[in-house]
Amino acid sequence: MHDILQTIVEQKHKELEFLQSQYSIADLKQQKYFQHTCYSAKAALTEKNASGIIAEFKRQSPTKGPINPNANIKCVVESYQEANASVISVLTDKDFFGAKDTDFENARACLTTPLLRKDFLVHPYQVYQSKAMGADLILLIASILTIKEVVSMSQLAKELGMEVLLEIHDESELNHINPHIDLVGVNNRNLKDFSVDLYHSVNLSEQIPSEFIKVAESGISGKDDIHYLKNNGFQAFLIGEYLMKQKNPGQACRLLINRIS
Ligand SMILES: O=C(O)c1ccccc1NCC(=O)[C@H](O)[C@H](O)COP(=O)(O)O
Repeated sequence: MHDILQTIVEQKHKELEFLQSQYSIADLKQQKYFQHTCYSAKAALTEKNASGIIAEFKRQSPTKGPINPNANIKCVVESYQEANASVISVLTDKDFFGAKDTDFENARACLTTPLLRKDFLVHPYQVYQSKAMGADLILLIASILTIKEVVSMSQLAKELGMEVLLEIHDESELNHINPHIDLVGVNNRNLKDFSVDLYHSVNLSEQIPSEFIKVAESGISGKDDIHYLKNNGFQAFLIGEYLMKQKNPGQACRLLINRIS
């Protein structure tokens, strides 16, 4: 594992220890959104005229630094929804991605579009926490979890009514796919050296069974990338930086969707 990913995972374990000392799972079950009926990302991505865009709210990243640190969560996610994004992704990591404590809750409060909790989940406690936050969909990253952990965390997510996006980067991680997974994302960004390569993802996409929705993630910067990925079997496109670095991310999302429709 590369240092940054290793550091993020270590930080997650520390965070987890603190959170578990503050809130038990029984406490999480009492929280406002725990009973929320989830919106289906799978349904949103397969409906007629779906844009296929998973538009991400991202203030900063460990590789790029500040992208749009002062962005207003409500304005951006509402404008993504109005632009017809199929799913909206909100990063919830504070230390490396600059998320504010209130970002996810503020997004949940104003959206009826399926909402992805984007973080580095390393323990089932965080699956309960995601449900309590109002997530419809969680991300599990194969490179930081064992096959067994992916099975138990994805099964738990499904029991709680959420869907699961499994992120893989290379062939060796295909064995993390299991029947509780709904979407399989191929990260174009190599999390070891942070290089981005769309061709690599296309090769891997052919090896993902067709019953899973295939999501291309990271480094997507415009309609040509999307056409290329679409022509090579991807149905969904997770885009953060390209949208967030624009003055008006919602307008950029609308323009992009018009161009690919
Ligand atoms: O974005 C990063 O630099 C990054 C670094 C280390 C681990 C994960 C990272 N990104 C998380 C993501 O999943 C991206 O935010 C997402 O795929 C969107 O990518 P992009 O369109 O390139 O912002």
